[in-house]
Amino acid sequence: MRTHPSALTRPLRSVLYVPGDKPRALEKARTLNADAVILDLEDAVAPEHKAAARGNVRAALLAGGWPGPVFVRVNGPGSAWAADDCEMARQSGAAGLVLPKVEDARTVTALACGLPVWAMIETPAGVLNAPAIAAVPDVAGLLVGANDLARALRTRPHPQRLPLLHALSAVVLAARAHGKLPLDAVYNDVRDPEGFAAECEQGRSLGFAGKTVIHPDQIGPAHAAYGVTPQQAEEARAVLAAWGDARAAGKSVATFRGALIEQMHADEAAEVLQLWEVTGERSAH
Ligand SMILES: CC(C)(COP(=O)(O)OP(=O)(O)OC[C@H]1O[C@@H](n2cnc3c(N)ncnc32)[C@H](O)[C@@H]1OP(=O)(O)O)[C@@H](O)C(=O)NCCC(=O)NCCSC(=O)C[C@H](O)C(=O)O
Ligand SMILES: [Mg+2]
Repeated sequence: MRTHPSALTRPLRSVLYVPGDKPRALEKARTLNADAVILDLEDAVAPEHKAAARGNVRAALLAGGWPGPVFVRVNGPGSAWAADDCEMARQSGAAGLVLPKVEDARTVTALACGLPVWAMIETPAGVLNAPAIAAVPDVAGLLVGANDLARALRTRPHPQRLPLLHALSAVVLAARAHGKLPLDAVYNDVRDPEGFAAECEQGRSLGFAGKTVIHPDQIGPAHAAYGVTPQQAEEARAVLAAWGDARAAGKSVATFRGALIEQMHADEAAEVLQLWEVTGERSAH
């Protein structure tokens, strides 16, 4: 399995959607510390604002000065706006495209235009075809669109997302199998920090690499859930030290605080420390 190069270079604990037709939010997003942003031309923008939003996004990209990668969510391939959106993103220096409602690998190859792609999995067909979508070389990540998916599946809201669990895990499996990043869905209630934190923990436990967010207040909690605490960094160092001692003594397995450790636990600890070093003090903010 080859890991996509962008999966190695930076953490994506929080990825902030910013509506392309909200100049104030576009301005503010530059000053926030989301790990990446998605400037949205699709569902956050009403049809009559599409052209103006594309102009705003072009200006925001060309102005530069963004602290992290800036992706553009273009309108779907069947729409009247898709081609112009993609061309604008390519010419204006976007880091990549977010393609909505991807249902098969062909859709990605038709629209990709050489930029890395985050493919949104938000339809039943998208979930079923997630492995083939994740296998496309241009695809760097899979994003869950839980609102569209819930509607398409006719599920009811559930505090632990039980009706969506199979799909969430299918996205993680497909992305991880192909060395791509799985990013969890948005949490709609921006005034419910407890619910948001719980959903972040659930996503982290399922194997997601980060959370897509819709409001500045959700960035810090996403970093807390998907980052590394000082205690976790300390434990990772201790695991590596115990593993080093065990190997030096010629052992193939060892115990750490009473529990079995093998090579994969040392690899995991090294990964935790790598994330700690990249995010450092920014983890909880
Ligand atoms: C959800 C919101 C509509 C809430 O808006 P509002 O109540 O007006 O927010 P606040 O007054 O609390 O905002 C405070 C300040 O923060 C700025 N702000 C708010 N949101 C953002 C943002 N996303 N990026 C940057 N800055 C933001 C405000 O401008 C205020 O600034 P200041 O003037 O300095 O006080 C709103 O948060 C919002 O529109 N969020 C984004 C919605 C969005 O992008 N939706 C599309 C993506 S999600 C999706 O499509 C789902 C997916 O496809 C699926 O199927 O699940
Ligand atoms: Mg959607």
